[in-house]
Amino acid sequence: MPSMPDTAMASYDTPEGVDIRGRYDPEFATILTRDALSFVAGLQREFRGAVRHAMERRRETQRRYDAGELPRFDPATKFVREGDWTCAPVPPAIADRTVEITGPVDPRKMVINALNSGAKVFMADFEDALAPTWENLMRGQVNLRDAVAGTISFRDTARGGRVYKLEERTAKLFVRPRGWHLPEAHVFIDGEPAIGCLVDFGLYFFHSHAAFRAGQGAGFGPFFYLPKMEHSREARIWNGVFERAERVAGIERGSIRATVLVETLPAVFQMDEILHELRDHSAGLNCGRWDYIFSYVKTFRAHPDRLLPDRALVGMAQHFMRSYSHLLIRTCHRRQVHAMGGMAAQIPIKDDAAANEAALELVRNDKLREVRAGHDGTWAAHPGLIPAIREVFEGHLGGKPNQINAAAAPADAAAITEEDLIQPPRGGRTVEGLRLNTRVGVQYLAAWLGGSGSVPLYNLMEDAATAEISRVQNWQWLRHGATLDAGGVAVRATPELLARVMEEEMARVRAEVGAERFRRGRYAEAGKIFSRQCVAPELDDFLTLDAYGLIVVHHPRAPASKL
Ligand SMILES: CC(=O)SCCNC(=O)CCNC(=O)[C@H](O)C(C)(C)COP(=O)(O)OP(=O)(O)OC[C@H]1O[C@@H](n2cnc3c(N)ncnc32)[C@H](O)[C@@H]1OP(=O)(O)O
Ligand SMILES: O=CC(=O)O
Ligand SMILES: [Mg+2]
Repeated sequence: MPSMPDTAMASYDTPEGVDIRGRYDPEFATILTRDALSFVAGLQREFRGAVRHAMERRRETQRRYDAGELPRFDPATKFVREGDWTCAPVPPAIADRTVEITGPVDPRKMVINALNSGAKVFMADFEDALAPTWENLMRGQVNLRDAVAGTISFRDTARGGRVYKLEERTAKLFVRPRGWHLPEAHVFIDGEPAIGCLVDFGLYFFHSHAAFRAGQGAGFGPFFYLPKMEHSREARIWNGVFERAERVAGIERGSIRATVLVETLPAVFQMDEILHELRDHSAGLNCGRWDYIFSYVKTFRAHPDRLLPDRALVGMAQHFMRSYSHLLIRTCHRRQVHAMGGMAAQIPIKDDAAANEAALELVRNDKLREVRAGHDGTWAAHPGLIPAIREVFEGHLGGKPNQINAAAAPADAAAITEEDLIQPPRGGRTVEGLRLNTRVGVQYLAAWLGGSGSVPLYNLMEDAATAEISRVQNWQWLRHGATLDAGGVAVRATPELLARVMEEEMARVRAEVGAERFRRGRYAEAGKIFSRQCVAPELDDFLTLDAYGLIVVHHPRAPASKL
């Protein structure tokens, strides 16, 4: 009998200087080829210095905000903001982005569902919606490669063997790699963990660019979303990455296109500069509203005069949020690119028709606000929302794929000031808000540690960005001793109050999910981490960075002889 290959002993065929510490899997090995890894290593070696410098500049800028400085437009780049330039023309393949569905790159079934959803674009996510375990990342790469090749399929044994495969018309694929700050601890290059987003980008690009070229006609693609940047120097690094990738692959400069999420407060003051850096590769900007709120708290962590009200009150109607989206629309349309809207957190409610209709109505109103303001498209978290969102956008656009050329920009946009962009949001702060943050934060973290990066909680979509708001808001209130309303009684946010709330909310979560699931899940561990993060003297930069070590699984090194 022929012997089966022993995958426990097998190892990846790696180029000089690259060491894979994640589990060996023959399917992952079709992604982690020697050539693909050489490509990733080339990116890491060329850009690691610039990334390190950019991260140091982030810290330095934050120190200035902590000392009282406020974010502002940079006088040194006034000429870019005032200059008369436009980005490269919008590729016809992605002119219509009225509705974009988002979702993690794994599970495979979900990728197929998203591509078949009727949305114009699917943003496949290595970021907010994905817990970056080795298994998720690698299965995600396999899914994307097969999706681009058009061969992806899935047999759902839990559903009586239902087979999922691509329909004739599918959404265009955009991929969102992780942010610059996250390492990939399963891939070591020259003795240090790789930069996470270069692994995500590099492997996906390497395995997909030829299929894009063959299938896309005019030579455009692959397409990307770029998250969590704080400054145009970070966009410049991405532009360099794209140029190197195009050169190595031998495809036309400008084939790669990317939409930048404006989802940090510092980045709103850099929108023209970011588009300018990426002008040959740009596919516009997007309002990443959830991370933007998180970033507002982080940027102003040392400013007691800028405390957030309850999380549920910080919506797009707040002056600073409206100003941000209006300025983004104006900036994009001046530069002839898409101004994409963001994510409404409501998802379909299965067991309550009236509540479901109310949730849908909130989504419709949010989308109507976006399209009236001038957005060219928007995001949907769930396929069940797509018909309603399409109706709003398509109804308003009247057959046009976008409104870039309609010079659509809100009347107030030209006069938006630095003060408009940072105006503190209004509303009350309550102990109920502290409780909800805690309940949601702990459950999200437990799911993330268990490998799920996006989950439904209390009929809302929760992902890394929304969970970050819960964490930093608790931290901010405790740090500055905010006064909270406890049913008409004023109480101070203190570590003692949080300890009591934690205990009560953990008991409530246990009752809600059931003792068995609570015991098997990572709730207790999540509770400890969340609690520690809320009372930490210094705010942790990212929840996912702090907890990343807990999802890294290194496998013993295989012997030198390879299969
Ligand atoms: C702040 C930001 O960054 S937003 C962007 C990042 N966040 C996201 O992308 C969240 C995406 N959405 C999701 O992950 C999910 O919709 C959740 C977690 C919110 C809800 O998930 P669930 O409760 O499991 O969804 P539900 O049970 O209603 O799913 C029903 C069906 O819709 C599918 N589905 C649900 N959401 C999606 C999606 N986003 N993409 C594709 N298919 C989806 C499911 O696969 C399932 O398919 P099936 O009937 O063939 O089995
Ligand atoms: O990535 C999107 C966001 O809102 O954050
Ligand atoms: Mg985000």
